[in-house]
Amino acid sequence: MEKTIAVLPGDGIGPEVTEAAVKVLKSIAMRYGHTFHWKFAAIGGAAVDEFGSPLPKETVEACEASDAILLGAVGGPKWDNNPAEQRPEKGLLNIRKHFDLFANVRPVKAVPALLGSSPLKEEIAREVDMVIVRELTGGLYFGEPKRHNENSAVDTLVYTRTEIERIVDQAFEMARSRRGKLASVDKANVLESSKLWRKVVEERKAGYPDVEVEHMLVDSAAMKLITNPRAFDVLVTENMFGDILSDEASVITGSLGMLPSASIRSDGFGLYEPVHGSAPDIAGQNKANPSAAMLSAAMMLRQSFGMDSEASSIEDAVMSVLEDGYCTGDLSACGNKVISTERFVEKVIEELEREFVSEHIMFSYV
Ligand SMILES: NC(=O)c1ccc[n+]([C@@H]2O[C@H](COP(=O)([O-])OP(=O)(O)OC[C@H]3O[C@@H](n4cnc5c(N)ncnc54)[C@H](O)[C@@H]3O)[C@@H](O)[C@H]2O)c1
Ligand SMILES: CC(C)[C@H](C(=O)O)[C@@H](O)C(=O)O
Ligand SMILES: [Mg+2]
Repeated sequence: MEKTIAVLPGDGIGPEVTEAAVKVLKSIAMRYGHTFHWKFAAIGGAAVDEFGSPLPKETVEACEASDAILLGAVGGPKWDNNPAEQRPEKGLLNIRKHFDLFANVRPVKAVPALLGSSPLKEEIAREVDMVIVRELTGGLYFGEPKRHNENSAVDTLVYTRTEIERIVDQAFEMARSRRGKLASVDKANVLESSKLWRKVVEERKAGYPDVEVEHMLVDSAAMKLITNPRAFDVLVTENMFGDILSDEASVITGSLGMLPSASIRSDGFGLYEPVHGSAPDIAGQNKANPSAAMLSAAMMLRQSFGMDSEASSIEDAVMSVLEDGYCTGDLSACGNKVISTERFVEKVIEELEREFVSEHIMFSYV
């Protein structure tokens, strides 16, 4: 297959982890006979510095001319005092809105080799396999009016029925293809937008009789994510709750550096990025965990290109390296096998090579 991928490295550790994902994708292309064309473009603080805008039109054009987008992370202290339109994060929000990427899919799966890195007891973390479906283009992040002065500040939480219906349907479909359980998380005891959210979920569930639905208030959902995460299958929620709950859920896997994500729209076009940010505290030190970025690349192959075996190869290779006991320093259980970002990527590529060779040998016997 021939595909064009827009690569937006961004800021901080963004370029380090994106480079890792690109290397792994190049290795996949070589082994499976695909051709990937790359369109590198600026976003976030790097784009503010180069073009005066966190999402320059050149970047939008590169993404429009691509089959999928791979993104690193944006932000950092250098730009923290910039006016709102010049903040790196604005580039991320604008690209999500521009491409109507309303469904942010964030899988959270326990990694057997990393149970010791989770602050949760092993018997609680083990077997966790859930997906957070976060609404990504509405809610508090985008509602108007939005302003502040010295004495007051306003953000607006607004959701339309249509916005809620499409994300809820996406989550029902996902629950149906998994274990058939949906937790809809809101704050319906206080927020008007959550009352509409809950009403829409109640209406839509008639179309999914095979899915068991539970409504949960966000505060107790946050608690249950830690005390009984195995109980979750698919969790659907609005934009800001989903942002917070997914970082919280990352502790189950041992590190924020393990969580990939896909931001997709109805026709399957998607932007793929790790859940974590630009990690300014470790940027430029060759310490970042590239797993989330590589697993996001795997999600891209599977969801946007239909390349299932290629995606599984990446996932298996990352897991094998971790099972061999190698990991980056964010994973506390790693012991004396802490390796750099670059070394971790080399090991994943060696593993891909090994997988490919053994499959090839098996095929030649058949
Ligand atoms: N999608 C994005 O681009 C995105 C997401 C979150 C935060 N941000 C931005 O990133 C900047 C820093 O935010 P923050 O510090 O609150 O969150 P962060 O996710 O960047 O970092 C939180 C903590 O996790 C660690 N961490 C994160 N990713 C890691 C990885 N791959 N490997 C090892 N350790 C990792 C960091 O070192 C840090 O201690 C801010 O400007 C924020 O707005 C961007
Ligand atoms: C950087 C920020 C705008 C972003 C968000 O809140 O969506 C980030 O935290 C994320 O999770 O992708
Ligand atoms: Mg976040």
